[in-house]
Amino acid sequence: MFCSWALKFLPAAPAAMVVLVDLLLMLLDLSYSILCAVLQTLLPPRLKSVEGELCLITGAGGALGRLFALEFAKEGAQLVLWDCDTAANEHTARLARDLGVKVHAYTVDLSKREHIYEAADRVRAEVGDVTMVVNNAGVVAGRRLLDCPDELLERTLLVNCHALFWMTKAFLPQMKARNHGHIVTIASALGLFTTSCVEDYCASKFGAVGFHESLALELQAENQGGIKTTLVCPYIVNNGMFAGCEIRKELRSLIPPLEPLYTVQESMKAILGEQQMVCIPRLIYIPFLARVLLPWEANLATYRFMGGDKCMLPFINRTETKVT
Ligand SMILES: NC(=O)C1=CN([C@@H]2O[C@H](COP(=O)(O)OP(=O)(O)OC[C@H]3O[C@@H](n4cnc5c(N)ncnc54)[C@H](OP(=O)(O)O)[C@@H]3O)[C@@H](O)[C@H]2O)C=CC1
Ligand SMILES: CC1=C(/C=C/C(C)=C/C=C/C(C)=C/C=O)C(C)(C)CCC1
Repeated sequence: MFCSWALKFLPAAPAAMVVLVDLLLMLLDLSYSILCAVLQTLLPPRLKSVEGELCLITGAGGALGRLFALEFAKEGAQLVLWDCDTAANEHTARLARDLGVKVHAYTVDLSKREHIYEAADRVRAEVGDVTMVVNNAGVVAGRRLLDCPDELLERTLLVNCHALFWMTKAFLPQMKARNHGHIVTIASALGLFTTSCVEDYCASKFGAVGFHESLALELQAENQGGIKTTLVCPYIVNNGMFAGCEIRKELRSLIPPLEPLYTVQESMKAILGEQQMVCIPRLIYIPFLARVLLPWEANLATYRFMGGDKCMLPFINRTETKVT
């Protein structure tokens, strides 16, 4: 921000001088961003209005997707709801319509690129240009890698990660034309650090985090500041998707599973506050930082102590017994 301004006034300065000034201004930028982030956490954030926005939510028939739809409806956004489960999606649509907003429900299989592009064309023709996308749909195989059919592993990557590419290719061009829009990625704490037996899920969510960050940087580089991005990384949510997953019993009250409504309300604060990223709860920033700052063995020791290394085993055992 400050750097480009200063360069205009220093055209003839020697290169070393320019670098030095640039460095100082970058440090100023850096301190300013940290200050803003600190203030953001201490003060109630200024929230934008989404009235009149056309907001598309994927996985809208699921636990978090339904709550997102209802929260956006309360804020006055017009909704486009996508899910492969027609009945669940229609149910969400009815609940949202009861709140007085226009809702358009589509049955879409996000694991198929062509379905995404076809549905996007239909939305453009039947409803209009989408201005907000909440990439929320997600799946997990829930089986041990070597016991899991390839198709199930592939599906996790297709829905949780590949679909982000096709969704963005389908809806970003219209946002770019107006330099206005918002792309939200519902990733996971398991997109920032990992645990055992969920290789498909972790790989897909790390992919989602990487995709999201690169897209955010691309929009900045192209001066498309009117298009916002928000990455949401929640810890385990108490809705059954990971039923059985648990850390060491004695430490569970330190970091209990999240309530779905709380998760969505915290996500909404970040989205409407145009925050770039949020971990829910904030405590999740600690293992995220520790993963890169500490040696592998040190992380392993803390994971073992907290029961984070084997937290998925009861979940995997449950799904495997259900299948066999
Ligand atoms: N629950 C948790 O503990 C956490 C979840 N998350 C993430 O939050 C997001 C929402 O999860 P949550 O609400 O809990 O999950 P749910 O399983 O409740 O909802 C996911 C929804 O997406 C739908 N869906 C699945 N596959 C497809 C597909 N191919 N095409 C279209 N829709 C599809 C599901 O339909 P169907 O039911 O028919 O499969 C379901 O309606 C996910 O991205 C998840 O990874 C992040 C952190 C923790
Ligand atoms: C691994 C690990 C932990 C447990 C994490 C768990 C249990 C995450 C579950 C996340 C889910 C289910 C996300 C879904 O998207 C602790 C205790 C925080 C300590 C650090 C290491």
